[in-house]
Amino acid sequence: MEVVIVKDAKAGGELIADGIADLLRRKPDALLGVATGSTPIPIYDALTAQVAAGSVDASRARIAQLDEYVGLPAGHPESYRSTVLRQVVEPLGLSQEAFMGPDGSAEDVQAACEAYDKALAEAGGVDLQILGIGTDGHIGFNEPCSSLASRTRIKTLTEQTRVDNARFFDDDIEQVPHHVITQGIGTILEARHLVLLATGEGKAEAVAQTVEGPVAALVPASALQLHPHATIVVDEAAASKLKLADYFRHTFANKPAWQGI
Ligand SMILES: N[C@@H]1[C@@H](O)[C@H](O)[C@@H](COP(=O)(O)O)O[C@@H]1O
Repeated sequence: MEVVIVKDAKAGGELIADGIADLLRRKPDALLGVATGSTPIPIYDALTAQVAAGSVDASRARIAQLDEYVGLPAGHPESYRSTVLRQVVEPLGLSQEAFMGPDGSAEDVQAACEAYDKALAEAGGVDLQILGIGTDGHIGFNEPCSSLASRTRIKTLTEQTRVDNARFFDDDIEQVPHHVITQGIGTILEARHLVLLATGEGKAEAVAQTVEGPVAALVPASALQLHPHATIVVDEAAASKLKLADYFRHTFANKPAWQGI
């Protein structure tokens, strides 16, 4: 696990966008797993800027969604499908055919979950998965005590996550769905490279437990310790509770630039 401490969210977004650009140069049709929430927006902005400047060609990239609300009407602006189309697929100039996600409005949700895991595998697996982190340490929508071997499935949100996400629903918690589909932790761990971005003091405790605590279902993001290629990018505020912060700074400062993330 590599921990990179950056000045701020913009620097984190640029560093990760550089990593994605490197991947696309090696593998132009890479499958990029994308997360929603506020945190990854600087990544998508930086990548879009690189594409606009012509420094990377993302025209053959493929995009896979991490999770989805259950039961929102099709086309709801806060469904994760709509969000990913708006924040990633359209700005990169990709077509909807390049985009895959779980069907949150399926009648048979379990079948939709299984179909999504199968589709990910048939697409060759995710090359680079972008992750955020919930204040309770969740990744995707794998709430605390999710099985570390879980597959894509339906989950019930904690009250804390519904409170956190109410800002996307007119600050009205009643509008936040109770149920979601999320790639399981086992599914997420199959991606070839995991890149988690966390910014702001509100994430500091979750980051410390993820990086320096034991691997525990209580902190789903701690499962990244089991992955052979996981990169955790944090700003100074999110790094503020890391005991090994100086070591992480020293390690990254002495890494050859060509290595990237
Ligand atoms: N399902 C998403 C997660 O993928 C995201 O990481 C988390 C944190 O969001 P934010 O980055 O807005 O804090 O929110 C939601 O729960």
